[in-house]
Amino acid sequence: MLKRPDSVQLATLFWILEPNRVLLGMKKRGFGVGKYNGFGGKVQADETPLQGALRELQEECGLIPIDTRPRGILLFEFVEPDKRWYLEVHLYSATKFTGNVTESEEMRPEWFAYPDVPHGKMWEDDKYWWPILMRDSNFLGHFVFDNSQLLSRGLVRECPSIPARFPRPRSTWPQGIPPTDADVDHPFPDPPLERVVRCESITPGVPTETHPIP
Ligand SMILES: Nc1[nH]c(=O)nc2c1ncn2[C@H]1C[C@H](O)[C@@H](COP(=O)(O)OP(=O)(O)OP(=O)(O)O)O1
Repeated sequence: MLKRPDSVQLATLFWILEPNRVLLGMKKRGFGVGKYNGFGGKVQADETPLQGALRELQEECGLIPIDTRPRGILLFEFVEPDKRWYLEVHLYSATKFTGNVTESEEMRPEWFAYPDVPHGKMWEDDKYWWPILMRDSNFLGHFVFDNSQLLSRGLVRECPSIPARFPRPRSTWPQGIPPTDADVDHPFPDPPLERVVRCESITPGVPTETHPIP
């Protein structure tokens, strides 16, 4: 029987998006080791997600962003045999920065031209929301990973404004009441989208996409 989670861990991801290239980091240790990603980590108890995002970006690659924008919140649900746990990741981006790109103990930074972004070496969910990030829009997403950290289902929704926390019942997206940690019990109450990622668009003319997971 799955236990109710004790809490939701807040984390961040920062994307440095120049007009022709993106700065990714190769994770050198810990959770997600061996994958390319944006820069980020856990939000500390005395920080807001934005403060945590700015600290992690500087610690991991030496940069201070100039034009920071919130871009989305992703709720990752990891299902293990006797528990499930949640990582609520707040995403930010900037196109300008000060400082020099510097390797850290945790991340080896590397620039990629957009056509060369190595999606096969990134977290599996990224390819579903990357197009929304690229077209300068914002999003909320919920992705479920099984025990071996393989994506089993998910939903990503483009939305113009980002709430302070991931909204609790999916039916209230995107203006839902921000949850307390204890409230995130069934954050994905819709009929289960087994082995499917659905990408909902609010952009007129852009249809909702459904991607079966192989
Ligand atoms: N499915 C997923 N897709 C994604 O794009 N990023 C993910 C992800 N699951 C986790 N992450 C990212 C979010 C966050 O930036 C990072 C997890 O944070 P870390 O464990 O690296 O935290 P810290 O840098 O605080 O690490 P420690 O100092 O080792 O505790 O992994």
